[in-house]
Amino acid sequence: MNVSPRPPLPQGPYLLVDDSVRPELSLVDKATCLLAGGARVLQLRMKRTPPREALAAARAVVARCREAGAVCLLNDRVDLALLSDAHGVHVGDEDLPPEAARELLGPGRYVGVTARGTEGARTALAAGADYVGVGPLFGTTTKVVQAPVLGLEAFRRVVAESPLPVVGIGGVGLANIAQVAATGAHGAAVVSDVLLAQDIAERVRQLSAAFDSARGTGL
Ligand SMILES: Cc1ncc(COP(=O)(O)OP(=O)(O)O)c(N)n1
Ligand SMILES: Cc1nc(C(=O)O)sc1CCOP(=O)(O)O
Ligand SMILES: [Mg+2]
Repeated sequence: MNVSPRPPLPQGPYLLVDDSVRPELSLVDKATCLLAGGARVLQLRMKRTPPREALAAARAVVARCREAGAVCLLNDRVDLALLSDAHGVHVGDEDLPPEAARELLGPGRYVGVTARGTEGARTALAAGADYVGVGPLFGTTTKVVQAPVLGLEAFRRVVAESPLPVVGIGGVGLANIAQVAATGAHGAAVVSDVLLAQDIAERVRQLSAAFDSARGTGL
């Protein structure tokens, strides 16, 4: 029986509102375009935005997500998640530990954790996580990641063995999201492929359709 007070995170594309990609667009504009395309899960990732601006952006993006019925997670920042009434956070090795995030956020919000393999997913479960972000699945230029690229086969094994829903991240885009969905992954996190698209909303529709058509097919 599922006794969690949190509904499962929606499946499919998991889209990052990142301040390092297309910096000429505001975070709110990026989120608005993603939501116009039907995005159901956004993660606000602000590595360059000063704190006061970040708080204002978090409040505005969370409000738009709530209007659209989408989930909004804050990257790294449990404080901003609480101040903006976000749905939760995503934390990795260099952030607050997931146990502390859970302690601060309580049972009603999501805590996502970065894992590099099955063992990390097991540890994340014990720490109170709701899902794991597993990567880098493919090569990425958005971030320098110290961990090796997993590739689809290793990723498929993690999905099969993980006790938590898995969201693949790193180099995911329209060219490969169907393959990611076919592994049985719960979600596919996308940054540059969607934010660099000429029509961001249309790219979200294409990513969702490709994910849905291949979901769990094992192809
Ligand atoms: C869904 C998802 N998975 C993994 C990450 C990476 O988080 P982290 O390891 O904390 O690295 P930064 O994003 O903080 O650079 C993520 N953000 N989202
Ligand atoms: C933020 C992040 N974390 C990663 C990890 O493997 O932990 S890869 C990544 C960036 C993903 O960007 P893109 O979709 O543009 O490749
Ligand atoms: Mg982090």
